[in-house]
Amino acid sequence: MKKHIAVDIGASSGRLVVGTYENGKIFLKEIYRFPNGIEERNDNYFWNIEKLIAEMINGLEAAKKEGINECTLGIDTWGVDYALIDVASNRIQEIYAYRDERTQSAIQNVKKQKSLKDIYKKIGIQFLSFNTLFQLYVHDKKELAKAHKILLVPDYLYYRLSSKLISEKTNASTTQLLNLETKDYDEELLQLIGVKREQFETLTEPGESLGPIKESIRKKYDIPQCEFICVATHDTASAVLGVPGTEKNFAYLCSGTWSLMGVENKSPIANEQSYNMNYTNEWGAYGTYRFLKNIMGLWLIQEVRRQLEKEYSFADLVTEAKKIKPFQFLIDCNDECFLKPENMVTEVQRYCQKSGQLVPQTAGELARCIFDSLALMYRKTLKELTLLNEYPIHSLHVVGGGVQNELLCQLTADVAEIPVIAGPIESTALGNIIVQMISCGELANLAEARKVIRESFPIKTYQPAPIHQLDEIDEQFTQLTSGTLGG
Ligand SMILES: Nc1ncnc2c1ncn2[C@@H]1O[C@H](COP(=O)(O)OP(=O)(O)O)[C@@H](O)[C@H]1O
Ligand SMILES: C[C@H](O)[C@H](O)[C@@H](O)C(=O)COP(=O)(O)O
Ligand SMILES: [Mg+2]
Repeated sequence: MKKHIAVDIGASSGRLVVGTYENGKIFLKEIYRFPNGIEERNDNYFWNIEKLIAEMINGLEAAKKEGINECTLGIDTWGVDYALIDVASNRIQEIYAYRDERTQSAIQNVKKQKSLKDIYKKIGIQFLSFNTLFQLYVHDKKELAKAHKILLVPDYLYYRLSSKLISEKTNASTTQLLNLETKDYDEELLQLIGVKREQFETLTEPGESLGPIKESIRKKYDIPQCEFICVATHDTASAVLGVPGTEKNFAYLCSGTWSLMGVENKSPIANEQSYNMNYTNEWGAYGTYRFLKNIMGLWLIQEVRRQLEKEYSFADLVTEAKKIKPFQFLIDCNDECFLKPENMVTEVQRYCQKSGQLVPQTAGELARCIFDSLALMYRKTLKELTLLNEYPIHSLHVVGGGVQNELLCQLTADVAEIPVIAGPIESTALGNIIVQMISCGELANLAEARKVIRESFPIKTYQPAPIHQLDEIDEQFTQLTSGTLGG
């Protein structure tokens, strides 16, 4: 029976998960997990890429200890961030984290040179200050000119372990540089940022075989004989593949550090309305488009927990939040002030004060404020998705770590007035693994894979319950998110 390993590295944690397919079912086993997070050095934020590579090797050693002697291997991580390598394959800079403030004014500066609407029409990607387009726009030009290749993080990890140079499509689309017409990097935007096309590799399709792990690594560590397969290397693209959406018109919420809420379309939607509402068409695997929106997500509670010296587990914070009367404190979770504040507790408190609300003080009140606000943002986003897609959405699949937050799952069902189908938690690793299984011929296609997922993993459905005065609460949140409440 074939063994497939997914390396899934999100912004808060990484994990190695082994997947097998037998008797019509998929089995997953997490074999290694490690923390991830951004590191501050000289007022900038970076990823510790060498630590992540060391942790991947630790995970492969753990796999060997579990008796896995050979496997296929796929890597997925967060989007937008990149490594620069010179012609001798040396990495020539630390890898900036997308929460670094260096791109804060990049969009405003690009706007002076190029209409944002024109960019959106041809690229179809939401404007986020940290997209690769804007990171490269501000990147030191001398250093950029020294780069033989620009590799997004998962491409760089594949390169370091297999020597294969790739530019995997789903993650490449998060750069906001891929042209929807030409299906390649956009020459005009490359010129704008001072990058040559050959500095990016040829676009690579998920499912492609990339060959074995480097012999030098095989000799140095006691790890399985790994054959690399290019998966949907943007973790959200893999997460969407792992959504057991077998019904028509389903929406998904990939609930992790970020909340990514959207639908899976066969063609992009890049029009005036989707531009004004800032929706994105990230490329999916198998010719699909992930029409979605980034919502600040569980980053908010991660940072509150960190500020409270991790005195509370995530489960504790849910327990504390359950004790608090709902909807007393609300924030616009997508306000830029929450992207990387010094202190998330004081930032949330300041926001509530400024908008004339009660101010959350305790861990439970802060957690309640975040969960209520996320649920209301999910309601707002679902309404926008229905409008932009011009078809009704009948169910919302929630996948990722947020599946474990039962309060938020129920709140989402109640506030969005839609059944929430929660699970699997590790949908990203699962999506990574099903591409490997399809590539190896164990599964025929995505439709079959989703059917098997539905039959292999526990899925919990939360039915919506009525909320007293929901319309008034929604009105208050609408004013808040249009910046009118409290000035
Ligand atoms: N036991 C739990 N109860 C409630 N929420 C949880 C629990 N475990 C994890 N979470 C939530 O899941 C989030 C992590 O989700 P995950 O998908 O692993 O993130 P990422 O892939 O971005 O690192 C945490 O920030 C937390 O909010
Ligand atoms: C910065 C991007 O929007 C981000 O990569 C997002 O798409 C993503 O990948 C989130 O993954 P997490 O697992 O870190 O929430
Ligand atoms: Mg994740």
